[in-house]
Amino acid sequence: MKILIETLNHFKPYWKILLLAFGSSLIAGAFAVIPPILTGKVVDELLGDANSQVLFYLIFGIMLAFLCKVVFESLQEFIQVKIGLDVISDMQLRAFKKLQKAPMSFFSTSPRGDMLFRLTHDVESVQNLNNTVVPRFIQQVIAAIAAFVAVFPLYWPAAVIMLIVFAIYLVPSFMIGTKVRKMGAISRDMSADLYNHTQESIESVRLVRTFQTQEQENKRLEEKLSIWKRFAIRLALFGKFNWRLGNVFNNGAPGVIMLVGGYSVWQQEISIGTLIAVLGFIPTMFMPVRSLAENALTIQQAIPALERIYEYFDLPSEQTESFPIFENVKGDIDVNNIRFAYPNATEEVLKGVSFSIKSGQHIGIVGSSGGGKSTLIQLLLGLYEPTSGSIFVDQKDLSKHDFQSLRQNVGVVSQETFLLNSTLKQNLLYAKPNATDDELLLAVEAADLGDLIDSLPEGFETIVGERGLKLSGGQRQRVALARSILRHPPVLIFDEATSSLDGETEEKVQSSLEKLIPGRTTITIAHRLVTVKDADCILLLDKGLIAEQGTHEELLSLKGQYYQLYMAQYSELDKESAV
Ligand SMILES: Nc1ncnc2c1ncn2[C@@H]1O[C@H](COP(=O)(O)OP(=O)(O)OP(=O)(O)O)[C@@H](O)[C@H]1O
Repeated sequence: MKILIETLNHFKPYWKILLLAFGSSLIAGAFAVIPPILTGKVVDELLGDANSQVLFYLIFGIMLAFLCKVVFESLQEFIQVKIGLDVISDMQLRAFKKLQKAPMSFFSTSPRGDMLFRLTHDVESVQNLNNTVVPRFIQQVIAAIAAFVAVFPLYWPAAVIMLIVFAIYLVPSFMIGTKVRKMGAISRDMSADLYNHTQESIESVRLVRTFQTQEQENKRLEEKLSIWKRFAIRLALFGKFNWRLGNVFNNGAPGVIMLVGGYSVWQQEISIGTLIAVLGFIPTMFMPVRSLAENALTIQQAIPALERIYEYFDLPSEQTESFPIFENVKGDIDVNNIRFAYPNATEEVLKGVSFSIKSGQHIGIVGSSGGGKSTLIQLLLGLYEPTSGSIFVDQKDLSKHDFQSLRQNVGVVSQETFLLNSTLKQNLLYAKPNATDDELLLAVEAADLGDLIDSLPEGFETIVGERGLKLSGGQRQRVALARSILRHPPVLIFDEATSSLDGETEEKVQSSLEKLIPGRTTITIAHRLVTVKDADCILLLDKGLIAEQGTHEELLSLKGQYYQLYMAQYSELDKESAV
């Protein structure tokens, strides 16, 4: 019921045009009543005087009524399908927008396949229901009501028999329907899981081939398919049972009416024509029930699909209130005693981290793997909120300002680079669609991409395959660098940005980056300590705490963890040249 009310609410803005559709349906219903009545009259005429002119008018009337019925039905169907598709597209867009605003914690806990399934297959199921079942069902309900209204004055016992038949049919049908709906929801989740599994296997094709786990993947899919199949068969059986039950009543009802009506004809209470007219109304009266049973599968799929789409309307947003935006960001950052644990995790990743960066300073963050470096960056970008403590950017509390406006001022290059399945140029322009060719060239130079572009068959216009697969890891990372540089952000964050580059390329990119760093607040996360050697301050993050802090030289002289790391990374020769 809740889902029906919510769905009707979506149609509210279109009520005027829907009224027109409803009016057309009413007119079509009125025309649908005429043929059986006139058919009854034809029979009585044939059994009586058989006046050819009257017969001609009656038959012409039947044909005309049919034609008018079809015209008005088509008008109603067209309007309804059109409005339905408008509403469904609105829903799809709304769900998508909600997803765009959802907090990162949602993405780290929801399977990607499930999200895609909701926004594509679930939407498609609802479209099927809209295009094929709903408009006709509305016509059928109106025609059935009109048929009842017509049958009552003709021969009321037939109408009463039909109402009794409905009452008897609806009880088991409702019970089966409820069960089928619940099963339909489970089946939908199973389909989404299957989709998710298939998508994941295809996406990780390299992993699968490298580890030769095709058999394992096939087996997993086979197991999932076999569970789904068993369930789908049970669901189809239940659905079919409902349909068979409908058929029994559909075929049984005319028999009862014929029996009772035949007796009335024999008693000369009604004419044979009237009985034939009444029998002619029975399929129309039964049609909505029959249609529900026949389209059970489409309905079973669409209702849970609709519920799954609606669930996205209630997704929380990362920022619920509208806060003041960050303007003219300078890049002063103050982190005060922040603590943080990921949702559903018991252990804190950050356990009271404090530091300050002055505008234009370069800060390096180093430390062992899993120490919380990337997490800290996510918090600085407002992708997650600290459980306690605060972050100030330009003396403005991040939690009370618009995250998105801050992110527009930050250029981030991380370990994972995502490229669009488009041209190299489009990938660069993604960061700044209105960038000039000169700006593009500068960014390309800074990221040392020139040689790569010259070597590509179509240069800038080369398509860099889906997820940038046609480029090497290092090349992808340099494209991501160029993309970030293009925005001229006042704050730069490099999270292992040069990690997948070979020594020579890293050196080149590093020297380009060094030219970009002056004047911008820069945070560099690096495993290779040489990358942050020249930073104004280096933070050593260990198990969620800042264990050491200072310049490269200061940290070396401390002879603590940084020194140990450094010793482990470099040969004697390197050490001498680096100090
Ligand atoms: N989305 C997440 N959900 C739950 N736990 C997470 C999530 N992301 C990271 N973690 C956990 O948080 C801890 C810190 O991870 P983080 O990526 O911040 O470390 P890091 O210092 O950047 O490591 P590395 O140097 O290996 O990149 C790890 O124990 C990791 O398992």
